[in-house]
Amino acid sequence: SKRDNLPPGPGGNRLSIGPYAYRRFHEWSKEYGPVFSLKHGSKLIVVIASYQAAIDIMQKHGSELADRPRSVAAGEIFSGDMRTLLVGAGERLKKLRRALHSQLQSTTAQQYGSLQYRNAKNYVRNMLSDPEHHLDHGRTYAASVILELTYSKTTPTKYADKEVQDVMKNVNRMFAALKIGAYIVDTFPFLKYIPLGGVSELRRFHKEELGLFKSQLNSAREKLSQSIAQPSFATYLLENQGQYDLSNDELAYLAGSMFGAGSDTVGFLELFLALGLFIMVYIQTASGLGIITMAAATHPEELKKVQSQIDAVVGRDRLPNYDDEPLLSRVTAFVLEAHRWRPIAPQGFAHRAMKDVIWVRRVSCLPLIFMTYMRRQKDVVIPKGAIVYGNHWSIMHDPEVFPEPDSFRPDHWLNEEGEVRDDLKHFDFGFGRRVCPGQYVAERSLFINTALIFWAFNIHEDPNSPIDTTAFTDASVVHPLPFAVKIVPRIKNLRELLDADTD
Ligand code: HEM
Repeated sequence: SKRDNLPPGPGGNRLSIGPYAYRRFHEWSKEYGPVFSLKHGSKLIVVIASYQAAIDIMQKHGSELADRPRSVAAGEIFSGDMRTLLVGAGERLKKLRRALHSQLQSTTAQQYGSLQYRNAKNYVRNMLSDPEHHLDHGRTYAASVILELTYSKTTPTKYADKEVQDVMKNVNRMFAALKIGAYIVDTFPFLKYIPLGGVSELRRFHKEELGLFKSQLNSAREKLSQSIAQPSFATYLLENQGQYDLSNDELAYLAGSMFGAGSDTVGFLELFLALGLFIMVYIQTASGLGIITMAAATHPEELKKVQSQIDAVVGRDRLPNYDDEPLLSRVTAFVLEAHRWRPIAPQGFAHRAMKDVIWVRRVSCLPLIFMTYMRRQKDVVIPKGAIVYGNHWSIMHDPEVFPEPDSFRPDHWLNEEGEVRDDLKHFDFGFGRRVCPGQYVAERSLFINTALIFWAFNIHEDPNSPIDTTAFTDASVVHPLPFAVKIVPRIKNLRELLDADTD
């Protein structure tokens, strides 16, 4: 029976999981195994906490897990029920993902190469002139690229700019609202009709965010009407507005009705808010860059190995670029390992089971000469309606796949020929049908910034201010807490080379 076959778990009703849920989940996985469950109010949460279980369940049953659980705080109130990340399975999701895919798939992602490269060189310049604020420079990079890509903003962007600060403020609010137990209204949805405390705060956040998206879109619309708009995601959507069959009045109406939580508007407005998400998630790149700096400063011997490869392939008289990527396997391996060691979204995003999912656990128990005898253990049932988290932290720290998972070993990702392994999966971008559609753009950003920074600088820990490599914010997307590093140029005429490079 379903009840007999529920995944084991800590028992009781865990209304609060406490801070850093992914760490708690990891501890529980050691006690209850790679698939465990817990009661959270009236809901059942199932946590997937090993690499093999992630493949068996999150990947192979991707279509049954394509849904999201109801998210009252972050989804319905904060996002007006329109944000792709939180939209449930169905036609609307398909449409949104199609639109995003058209602009982000791997072949299209390549066309943003020169934009990313130009901004990555600015990242190096900023590191050179102001190494102290290295984390801010990662944010500046991420914000500049997304503003240019989405709205074709080409004026220089600084992290301190108001529009970047506004975006960041919303990003942090949204990801904080997504944390399990952050708002009581997620446990007691009827509270959403009582505009007090957390609910009124969420409504205010929504209003501010919508105002921000609208003003950004309006400026793209204005440029379009003056025929001075550079092509961007916003102009693409504006130009294809007819495709969604909405007049300006309808648009205005939709904008007005947006404020009613749970309104079922379909069409242009959804894409407009998808665009908002587009900005939000890009900021994850900033966290990714911060983690790479932390890993480099605390693992000098690994940094040196990457630099030797860069020196051999690129030399010191020119900058590395995307064409070097196939030969810079150690750069890719370093990036992969940094985000295995410290995942950007360590708890993963919640999925919802649309059907019962049965997991047949097999364990190898009798190695024979030519084969391993696999014993079938008791089946586990993840019941329809359960909230399912692939806990990225546990999956990426699975000792069966990543021996000594707490140590930092980029070699995990390289085969004997020194090439990047294609038989090993990295789950920082999520799972199955909900896998991050921005993955290709993000990977290209992480590659080019890492290659340039490691080519340009030595990065050291400051002995007077040791880095706590466990100090991170507590949200769905984590950021390293501020830490000091010494960033010292290793290329003699760095500034001249940067300025001379016209790519
Ligand atoms: C290092 C950077 C990034 C990381 C680590 C990351 C990670 C993720 C993760 C874990 C998910 C949820 C997957 C799941 O539910 O299993 C996600 C969803 C999403 N990401 Fe990313 N992402 C990054 C960058 C980007 C970029 C650059 C974009 C767009 C330009 C983007 C767009 C999206 C969208 C639209 C979703 C929602 C998809 C859905 O729910 O169906 N992401 N991302």
